[in-house]
Amino acid sequence: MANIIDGKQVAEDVIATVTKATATLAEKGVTPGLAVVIVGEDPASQVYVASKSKKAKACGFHSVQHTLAADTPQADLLALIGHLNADPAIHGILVQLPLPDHIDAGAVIQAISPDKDVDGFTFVNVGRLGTGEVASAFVPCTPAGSMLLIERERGRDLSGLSAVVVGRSNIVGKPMANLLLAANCTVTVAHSRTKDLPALCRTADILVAAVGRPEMVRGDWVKEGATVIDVGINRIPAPEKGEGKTRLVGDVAFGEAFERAGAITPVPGGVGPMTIAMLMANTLVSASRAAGIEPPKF
Ligand SMILES: NC(=O)C1=CN([C@@H]2O[C@H](COP(=O)(O)OP(=O)(O)OC[C@H]3O[C@@H](n4cnc5c(N)ncnc54)[C@H](OP(=O)(O)O)[C@@H]3O)[C@@H](O)[C@H]2O)C=CC1
Ligand SMILES: Nc1nc(=O)c2c([nH]1)NC[C@@H]1CN(c3ccc(C(=O)N[C@@H](CCC(=O)O)C(=O)O)cc3)C=[N+]21
Repeated sequence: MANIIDGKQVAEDVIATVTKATATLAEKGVTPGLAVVIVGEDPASQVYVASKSKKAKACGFHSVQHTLAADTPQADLLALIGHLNADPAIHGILVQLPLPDHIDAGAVIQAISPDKDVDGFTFVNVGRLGTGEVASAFVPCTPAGSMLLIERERGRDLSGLSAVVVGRSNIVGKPMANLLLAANCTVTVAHSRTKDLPALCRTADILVAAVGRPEMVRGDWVKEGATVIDVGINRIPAPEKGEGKTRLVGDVAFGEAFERAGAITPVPGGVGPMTIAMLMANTLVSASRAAGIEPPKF
Protein backbone atom coordinates (compact mmCIF):
# COMPACT_ATOMS: atom_id res chain seq x y z
CA MET A 1 0.00 0.00 0.00
CA ALA A 2 1.49 3.22 -1.15
CA ASN A 3 1.84 6.63 0.34
CA ILE A 4 -0.26 8.97 -1.82
CA ILE A 5 1.85 11.99 -2.70
CA ASP A 6 -0.20 15.16 -2.18
CA GLY A 7 0.84 17.33 -5.11
CA LYS A 8 -1.81 19.87 -4.26
CA GLN A 9 -0.29 20.40 -0.80
CA VAL A 10 3.31 20.62 -2.06
CA ALA A 11 2.12 23.04 -4.74
CA GLU A 12 0.51 25.19 -2.04
CA ASP A 13 3.83 25.21 -0.14
CA VAL A 14 5.62 26.39 -3.28
CA ILE A 15 2.98 29.07 -3.90
CA ALA A 16 3.31 30.28 -0.28
CA THR A 17 7.09 30.64 -0.74
CA VAL A 18 6.55 32.49 -4.03
CA THR A 19 3.95 34.82 -2.50
CA LYS A 20 6.23 35.70 0.41
CA ALA A 21 9.21 36.39 -1.85
CA THR A 22 6.98 38.48 -4.13
CA ALA A 23 6.06 40.69 -1.17
CA THR A 24 9.78 41.15 -0.40
CA LEU A 25 10.46 42.07 -4.03
CA ALA A 26 7.57 44.55 -3.95
CA GLU A 27 9.29 46.43 -1.09
CA LYS A 28 12.16 46.96 -3.52
CA GLY A 29 9.75 48.19 -6.20
CA VAL A 30 9.77 45.02 -8.34
CA THR A 31 6.61 43.12 -9.35
CA PRO A 32 7.11 39.79 -11.17
CA GLY A 33 5.29 39.88 -14.52
CA LEU A 34 3.98 36.83 -16.36
CA ALA A 35 2.56 36.92 -19.90
CA VAL A 36 0.56 33.91 -21.08
CA VAL A 37 -0.15 33.70 -24.81
CA ILE A 38 -2.81 31.41 -26.22
CA VAL A 39 -3.71 30.99 -29.88
CA GLY A 40 -7.14 29.55 -30.68
CA GLU A 41 -9.99 28.33 -28.56
CA ASP A 42 -9.08 24.77 -27.50
CA PRO A 43 -11.27 24.37 -24.39
CA ALA A 44 -8.74 22.30 -22.38
CA SER A 45 -6.00 24.89 -23.08
CA GLN A 46 -8.37 27.71 -22.08
CA VAL A 47 -8.94 26.04 -18.70
CA TYR A 48 -5.18 25.67 -18.00
CA VAL A 49 -4.42 29.20 -19.14
CA ALA A 50 -7.16 30.66 -16.97
CA SER A 51 -5.86 28.81 -13.91
CA LYS A 52 -2.30 30.01 -14.62
CA SER A 53 -3.46 33.65 -14.80
CA LYS A 54 -5.49 33.23 -11.61
CA LYS A 55 -2.55 31.74 -9.69
CA ALA A 56 -0.25 34.48 -10.94
CA LYS A 57 -2.59 37.14 -9.57
CA ALA A 58 -2.91 35.26 -6.26
CA CYS A 59 0.91 35.34 -5.94
CA GLY A 60 0.86 39.12 -6.36
CA PHE A 61 2.24 39.07 -9.90
CA HIS A 62 1.49 41.41 -12.73
CA SER A 63 -0.38 38.94 -14.95
CA VAL A 64 -1.33 39.50 -18.58
CA GLN A 65 -3.05 37.13 -20.95
CA HIS A 66 -2.99 37.49 -24.74
CA THR A 67 -5.69 35.46 -26.47
CA LEU A 68 -5.18 35.43 -30.24
CA ALA A 69 -7.53 34.14 -32.94
CA ALA A 70 -6.87 30.62 -34.25
CA ASP A 71 -5.94 32.03 -37.70
CA THR A 72 -3.42 34.57 -36.36
CA PRO A 73 -0.45 34.73 -38.77
CA GLN A 74 2.86 33.47 -37.40
CA ALA A 75 4.43 36.87 -38.04
CA ASP A 76 1.91 38.53 -35.68
CA LEU A 77 2.67 36.02 -32.94
CA LEU A 78 6.43 36.59 -33.42
CA ALA A 79 5.86 40.35 -33.23
CA LEU A 80 3.97 39.97 -29.95
CA ILE A 81 6.83 37.90 -28.51
CA GLY A 82 9.25 40.59 -29.62
CA HIS A 83 7.25 43.19 -27.68
CA LEU A 84 7.09 40.99 -24.57
CA ASN A 85 10.84 40.29 -24.78
CA ALA A 86 11.46 44.04 -24.72
CA ASP A 87 8.91 44.87 -21.99
CA PRO A 88 10.71 45.38 -18.65
CA ALA A 89 7.44 44.70 -16.73
CA ILE A 90 7.39 41.12 -18.09
CA HIS A 91 9.76 38.51 -16.58
CA GLY A 92 8.12 35.33 -17.88
CA ILE A 93 6.57 34.44 -21.23
CA LEU A 94 4.57 31.26 -21.76
CA VAL A 95 3.12 30.34 -25.15
CA GLN A 96 0.51 27.67 -24.56
CA LEU A 97 1.07 24.50 -26.62
CA PRO A 98 -0.08 22.99 -28.90
CA LEU A 99 -0.19 25.80 -31.48
CA PRO A 100 -2.37 25.65 -34.63
CA ASP A 101 -0.86 23.70 -37.55
CA HIS A 102 -0.06 26.76 -39.70
CA ILE A 103 2.37 27.99 -37.02
CA ASP A 104 5.90 26.61 -36.63
CA ALA A 105 5.93 26.00 -32.86
CA GLY A 106 9.73 25.61 -32.85
CA ALA A 107 10.26 29.03 -34.41
CA VAL A 108 7.89 30.63 -31.91
CA ILE A 109 9.51 28.99 -28.87
CA GLN A 110 13.02 29.94 -29.97
CA ALA A 111 11.91 33.57 -30.40
CA ILE A 112 11.37 33.84 -26.63
CA SER A 113 14.28 35.46 -24.80
CA PRO A 114 16.04 32.70 -22.78
CA ASP A 115 15.95 35.09 -19.79
CA LYS A 116 12.12 35.10 -19.90
CA ASP A 117 11.68 31.48 -20.99
CA VAL A 118 9.93 30.27 -17.82
CA ASP A 119 8.82 27.09 -19.66
CA GLY A 120 12.50 26.18 -20.19
CA PHE A 121 11.95 25.26 -23.85
CA THR A 122 14.59 27.43 -25.59
CA PHE A 123 17.88 25.90 -26.75
CA VAL A 124 19.80 27.91 -24.15
CA ASN A 125 17.82 26.52 -21.22
CA VAL A 126 17.66 23.00 -22.65
CA GLY A 127 21.44 23.19 -23.09
CA ARG A 128 22.01 24.38 -19.53
CA LEU A 129 19.98 21.46 -18.17
CA GLY A 130 21.63 19.00 -20.56
CA THR A 131 25.13 20.03 -19.47
CA GLY A 132 24.20 19.78 -15.79
CA GLU A 133 24.06 23.57 -15.23
CA VAL A 134 20.72 23.04 -13.54
CA ALA A 135 21.03 26.01 -11.18
CA SER A 136 21.25 28.53 -14.04
CA ALA A 137 18.58 26.90 -16.24
CA PHE A 138 14.86 27.46 -16.37
CA VAL A 139 13.71 23.86 -16.05
CA PRO A 140 10.39 22.90 -17.73
CA CYS A 141 7.64 23.15 -15.12
CA THR A 142 6.22 19.63 -15.22
CA PRO A 143 9.55 17.79 -14.76
CA ALA A 144 10.69 20.40 -12.22
CA GLY A 145 7.52 19.84 -10.21
CA SER A 146 7.82 16.06 -10.52
CA MET A 147 11.39 16.28 -9.25
CA LEU A 148 10.30 18.26 -6.20
CA LEU A 149 7.73 15.57 -5.38
CA ILE A 150 10.39 12.85 -5.76
CA GLU A 151 12.80 14.77 -3.47
CA ARG A 152 10.11 15.32 -0.84
CA GLU A 153 9.46 11.58 -0.89
CA ARG A 154 13.00 10.16 -1.10
CA GLY A 155 15.22 13.00 0.06
CA ARG A 156 17.59 15.11 -2.05
CA ASP A 157 20.12 12.28 -2.47
CA LEU A 158 18.89 9.97 -5.21
CA SER A 159 22.38 8.59 -5.98
CA GLY A 160 22.41 5.20 -7.61
CA LEU A 161 18.65 4.73 -7.75
CA SER A 162 17.36 3.29 -10.99
CA ALA A 163 14.89 5.55 -12.78
CA VAL A 164 12.74 4.71 -15.80
CA VAL A 165 11.04 7.55 -17.69
CA VAL A 166 8.33 6.37 -20.10
CA GLY A 167 7.99 9.05 -22.80
CA ARG A 168 10.65 11.13 -24.57
CA SER A 169 8.92 14.42 -25.38
CA ASN A 170 10.88 17.66 -25.20
CA ILE A 171 8.32 18.99 -22.71
CA VAL A 172 8.33 16.17 -20.19
CA GLY A 173 10.28 12.96 -20.86
CA LYS A 174 13.68 14.32 -21.94
CA PRO A 175 14.00 17.08 -19.31
CA MET A 176 12.75 14.64 -16.63
CA ALA A 177 15.49 12.18 -17.63
CA ASN A 178 18.11 14.96 -17.53
CA LEU A 179 17.02 16.06 -14.05
CA LEU A 180 17.19 12.50 -12.72
CA LEU A 181 20.61 12.05 -14.33
CA ALA A 182 21.84 15.30 -12.78
CA ALA A 183 20.66 13.84 -9.43
CA ASN A 184 22.86 10.75 -10.04
CA CYS A 185 20.11 8.27 -10.85
CA THR A 186 20.77 5.55 -13.43
CA VAL A 187 18.24 6.60 -16.04
CA THR A 188 16.53 4.70 -18.85
CA VAL A 189 14.20 6.53 -21.24
CA ALA A 190 11.49 4.34 -22.77
CA HIS A 191 9.22 5.14 -25.72
CA SER A 192 6.91 3.56 -28.27
CA ARG A 193 9.70 1.38 -29.72
CA THR A 194 10.91 0.05 -26.39
CA LYS A 195 10.87 -3.76 -26.12
CA ASP A 196 9.26 -5.43 -23.10
CA LEU A 197 8.28 -2.23 -21.37
CA PRO A 198 6.66 -4.04 -18.39
CA ALA A 199 9.95 -5.81 -17.54
CA LEU A 200 11.91 -2.57 -17.88
CA CYS A 201 9.48 -0.68 -15.64
CA ARG A 202 9.81 -3.40 -12.99
CA THR A 203 13.52 -2.44 -12.61
CA ALA A 204 12.64 1.14 -11.60
CA ASP A 205 13.03 2.54 -8.09
CA ILE A 206 11.58 5.74 -9.60
CA LEU A 207 9.03 5.27 -12.39
CA VAL A 208 7.79 8.31 -14.32
CA ALA A 209 4.93 7.82 -16.79
CA ALA A 210 4.52 10.60 -19.41
CA VAL A 211 2.86 8.85 -22.32
CA GLY A 212 -0.66 10.17 -22.81
CA ARG A 213 -2.30 6.72 -22.74
CA PRO A 214 -4.94 6.23 -20.06
CA GLU A 215 -3.89 3.71 -17.38
CA MET A 216 -1.31 2.05 -19.62
CA VAL A 217 1.12 1.27 -16.77
CA ARG A 218 -0.36 -1.69 -14.90
CA GLY A 219 0.16 -2.72 -11.29
CA ASP A 220 2.46 -5.63 -12.16
CA TRP A 221 4.83 -3.23 -14.00
CA VAL A 222 5.64 -1.58 -10.66
CA LYS A 223 8.55 -2.72 -8.49
CA GLU A 224 7.60 -3.27 -4.85
CA GLY A 225 8.23 0.00 -2.96
CA ALA A 226 8.88 2.13 -6.07
CA THR A 227 8.08 5.85 -6.28
CA VAL A 228 5.57 6.27 -9.12
CA ILE A 229 5.08 9.70 -10.73
CA ASP A 230 2.08 9.82 -13.03
CA VAL A 231 2.35 12.80 -15.39
CA GLY A 232 -0.49 11.72 -17.69
CA ILE A 233 -3.70 13.73 -17.86
CA ASN A 234 -6.33 11.89 -19.88
CA ARG A 235 -10.02 12.72 -20.02
CA ILE A 236 -12.06 9.57 -20.50
CA PRO A 237 -15.82 8.86 -20.64
CA ALA A 238 -17.41 8.24 -17.22
CA PRO A 239 -20.90 6.89 -17.92
CA GLU A 240 -21.17 5.92 -14.23
CA LYS A 241 -21.33 9.66 -13.46
CA GLY A 242 -24.11 10.16 -15.99
CA GLU A 243 -24.51 10.39 -19.73
CA GLY A 244 -21.83 12.40 -21.51
CA LYS A 245 -19.77 12.87 -18.29
CA THR A 246 -15.99 12.46 -18.21
CA ARG A 247 -13.27 12.01 -15.62
CA LEU A 248 -9.50 12.48 -15.49
CA VAL A 249 -7.13 9.52 -15.28
CA GLY A 250 -3.37 9.29 -15.48
CA ASP A 251 -1.09 7.03 -17.51
CA VAL A 252 -0.91 4.63 -14.53
CA ALA A 253 -3.67 2.26 -13.39
CA PHE A 254 -3.76 3.89 -9.96
CA GLY A 255 -5.69 1.23 -8.01
CA GLU A 256 -3.35 -1.57 -9.11
CA ALA A 257 -0.12 0.42 -8.79
CA PHE A 258 -1.12 1.65 -5.34
CA GLU A 259 -0.91 -1.94 -4.05
CA ARG A 260 2.79 -2.27 -4.96
CA ALA A 261 4.28 1.20 -5.00
CA GLY A 262 5.95 2.81 -2.00
CA ALA A 263 4.54 6.17 -3.05
CA ILE A 264 2.40 7.32 -5.95
CA THR A 265 0.96 10.58 -7.31
CA PRO A 266 -2.80 10.74 -7.94
CA VAL A 267 -4.50 12.26 -10.98
CA PRO A 268 -5.87 14.84 -10.47
CA GLY A 269 -4.04 16.37 -7.50
CA GLY A 270 -0.52 15.12 -8.25
CA VAL A 271 1.81 16.53 -10.91
CA GLY A 272 -0.77 18.92 -12.46
CA PRO A 273 -0.89 21.44 -9.60
CA MET A 274 2.92 21.28 -9.35
CA THR A 275 3.25 22.33 -12.99
CA ILE A 276 1.43 25.59 -12.33
CA ALA A 277 3.29 26.17 -9.05
CA MET A 278 6.68 25.77 -10.77
CA LEU A 279 5.64 28.25 -13.45
CA MET A 280 5.14 30.79 -10.65
CA ALA A 281 8.48 29.77 -9.08
CA ASN A 282 10.31 30.20 -12.40
CA THR A 283 8.70 33.61 -12.96
CA LEU A 284 9.72 34.73 -9.47
CA VAL A 285 13.29 33.53 -10.11
CA SER A 286 13.35 35.47 -13.39
CA ALA A 287 12.15 38.67 -11.71
CA SER A 288 14.64 38.22 -8.85
CA ARG A 289 17.52 37.77 -11.31
CA ALA A 290 16.45 40.87 -13.26
CA ALA A 291 16.49 42.83 -9.97
CA GLY A 292 19.80 41.34 -8.83
CA ILE A 293 18.19 39.72 -5.78
CA GLU A 294 18.85 36.16 -4.59
CA PRO A 295 15.67 34.07 -5.16
CA PRO A 296 14.49 31.51 -2.56
CA LYS A 297 15.33 27.81 -3.02
CA PHE A 298 12.55 25.43 -3.99
N1 LIG B 1 0.60 17.13 -15.46
C1 LIG B 1 0.99 18.07 -16.29
O1 LIG B 1 1.20 19.19 -15.89
C2 LIG B 1 1.23 17.76 -17.71
C3 LIG B 1 0.72 16.59 -18.20
N2 LIG B 1 0.98 16.21 -19.49
C4 LIG B 1 0.44 14.90 -19.89
O2 LIG B 1 1.51 13.98 -19.94
C5 LIG B 1 1.32 13.05 -20.98
C6 LIG B 1 2.52 13.07 -21.92
O3 LIG B 1 2.64 14.37 -22.49
P1 LIG B 1 3.75 14.70 -23.60
O4 LIG B 1 5.08 14.29 -23.13
O5 LIG B 1 3.51 16.10 -24.00
O6 LIG B 1 3.23 13.71 -24.77
P2 LIG B 1 3.82 13.35 -26.21
O7 LIG B 1 2.67 12.82 -26.97
O8 LIG B 1 4.61 14.48 -26.76
O9 LIG B 1 4.84 12.15 -25.91
C7 LIG B 1 4.39 10.89 -25.54
C8 LIG B 1 5.56 9.93 -25.41
O10 LIG B 1 5.04 8.66 -25.05
C9 LIG B 1 5.58 7.66 -25.90
N3 LIG B 1 4.62 6.58 -26.12
C10 LIG B 1 3.45 6.62 -26.80
N4 LIG B 1 2.87 5.41 -26.79
C11 LIG B 1 3.68 4.59 -26.10
C12 LIG B 1 3.62 3.22 -25.77
N5 LIG B 1 2.60 2.44 -26.15
N6 LIG B 1 4.62 2.69 -25.06
C13 LIG B 1 5.66 3.45 -24.68
N7 LIG B 1 5.78 4.77 -24.95
C14 LIG B 1 4.79 5.33 -25.67
C15 LIG B 1 5.90 8.38 -27.20
O11 LIG B 1 6.91 7.63 -27.86
P3 LIG B 1 7.53 8.05 -29.31
O12 LIG B 1 8.46 9.18 -29.00
O13 LIG B 1 8.25 6.81 -29.73
O14 LIG B 1 6.36 8.41 -30.16
C16 LIG B 1 6.35 9.73 -26.71
O15 LIG B 1 7.72 9.76 -26.45
C17 LIG B 1 -0.02 13.43 -21.60
O16 LIG B 1 -1.04 12.68 -20.97
C18 LIG B 1 -0.18 14.89 -21.25
O17 LIG B 1 -1.51 15.29 -21.20
C19 LIG B 1 1.77 16.97 -20.31
C20 LIG B 1 2.30 18.17 -19.88
C21 LIG B 1 2.00 18.69 -18.55
N1 LIG C 1 3.74 26.11 -23.00
C1 LIG C 1 3.10 25.20 -22.28
N2 LIG C 1 3.50 24.95 -21.00
C2 LIG C 1 2.84 24.04 -20.23
O1 LIG C 1 3.22 23.80 -19.07
C3 LIG C 1 1.71 23.34 -20.80
C4 LIG C 1 1.33 23.66 -22.12
N3 LIG C 1 2.05 24.57 -22.83
N4 LIG C 1 0.28 23.02 -22.69
C5 LIG C 1 -0.53 22.06 -21.96
C6 LIG C 1 0.23 21.38 -20.85
C7 LIG C 1 -0.66 20.76 -19.79
N5 LIG C 1 -0.39 21.48 -18.57
C8 LIG C 1 -1.06 21.28 -17.36
C9 LIG C 1 -1.04 22.19 -16.33
C10 LIG C 1 -1.78 22.02 -15.18
C11 LIG C 1 -2.58 20.91 -15.01
C12 LIG C 1 -3.43 20.77 -13.77
O2 LIG C 1 -3.48 21.63 -12.93
N6 LIG C 1 -4.16 19.66 -13.60
C13 LIG C 1 -5.05 19.39 -12.48
C14 LIG C 1 -6.45 19.04 -12.96
C15 LIG C 1 -7.07 20.07 -13.84
C16 LIG C 1 -8.42 19.63 -14.37
O3 LIG C 1 -9.30 19.29 -13.56
O4 LIG C 1 -8.58 19.61 -15.63
C17 LIG C 1 -4.57 18.20 -11.67
O5 LIG C 1 -3.87 17.34 -12.26
O6 LIG C 1 -4.91 18.10 -10.50
C18 LIG C 1 -2.61 19.99 -16.02
C19 LIG C 1 -1.85 20.15 -17.17
C20 LIG C 1 0.57 22.43 -18.82
N7 LIG C 1 0.97 22.41 -20.09
